[in-house]
Amino acid sequence: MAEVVKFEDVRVIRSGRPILDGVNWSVDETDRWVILGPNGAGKSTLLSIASAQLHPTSGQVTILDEQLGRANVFDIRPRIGFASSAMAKLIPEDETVRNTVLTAGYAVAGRWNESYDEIDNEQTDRVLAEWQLENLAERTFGTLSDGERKRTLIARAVMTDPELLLLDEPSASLDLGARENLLASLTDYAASDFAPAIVMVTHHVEEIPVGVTHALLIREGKIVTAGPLAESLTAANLTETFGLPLDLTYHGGRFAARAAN
Ligand SMILES: Nc1ncnc2c1ncn2[C@@H]1O[C@H](COP(=O)(O)OP(=O)(O)OP(=O)(O)O)[C@@H](O)[C@H]1O
Repeated sequence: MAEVVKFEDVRVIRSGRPILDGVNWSVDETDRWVILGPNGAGKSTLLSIASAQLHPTSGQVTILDEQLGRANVFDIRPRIGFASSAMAKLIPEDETVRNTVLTAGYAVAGRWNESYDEIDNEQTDRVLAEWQLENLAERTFGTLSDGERKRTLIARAVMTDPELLLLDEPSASLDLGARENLLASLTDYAASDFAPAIVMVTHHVEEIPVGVTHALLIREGKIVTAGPLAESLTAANLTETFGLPLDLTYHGGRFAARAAN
């Protein structure tokens, strides 16, 4: 198995305070990770580094065999798919769903005068079908519901066949039906032999799709636990991470958590 992400003693200091501290973490190419932690724990910062958008203050980070700080980040970034609410803000409201996905090949948001090959159009059709967006292909991004936007952003993120897929809260703010549909799509995608390594951030264990293999729990910039799901996602570790007694249940590959009585 090849390592696609490796953090060694990573530290990020902001306003004189460590927001990531002593982080050691590695992701293999067949892994599907979930990152869980309370607000402000450092989850988005972790993803910013893994997507080669941010350099740590100290420590060493290797992404897709390239060391941050030595390699050209513009060579690394196109190999990573990243779907986040920050990305959503960059998509013009009048961009169609089709063009939102298609333009991923040029890493631009907003179609202008780029020329695309037939192969790009075929790949777009394939990805739109895979993420059940065919019927929305000509709709503009600004008219989509939250769930449709999330789906479109994930389709855009996988359009370039990335070697690493990062998803920042893919099912946050979705209604129950939209959440369950999206989780089912993520489960299908993650089960494919062709899917890349996946890392997704979430606030809720209920939003962990079936098929996730590993969990990283983080609190105040420090890893509480990181490893195979069965060992790391326990009531005791969740309790430590969120700072209150929690019960955890597992049924049919899915988790639920609530305050312990
Ligand atoms: N530029 C900055 N200057 C000062 N503090 C910062 C800066 N950027 C991030 N932080 C702080 O770092 C901490 C971690 O932020 P981060 O966004 O990574 O957390 P998170 O776990 O993703 O939170 P959330 O779940 O609320 O999205 C927060 O306390 C945040 O306020």
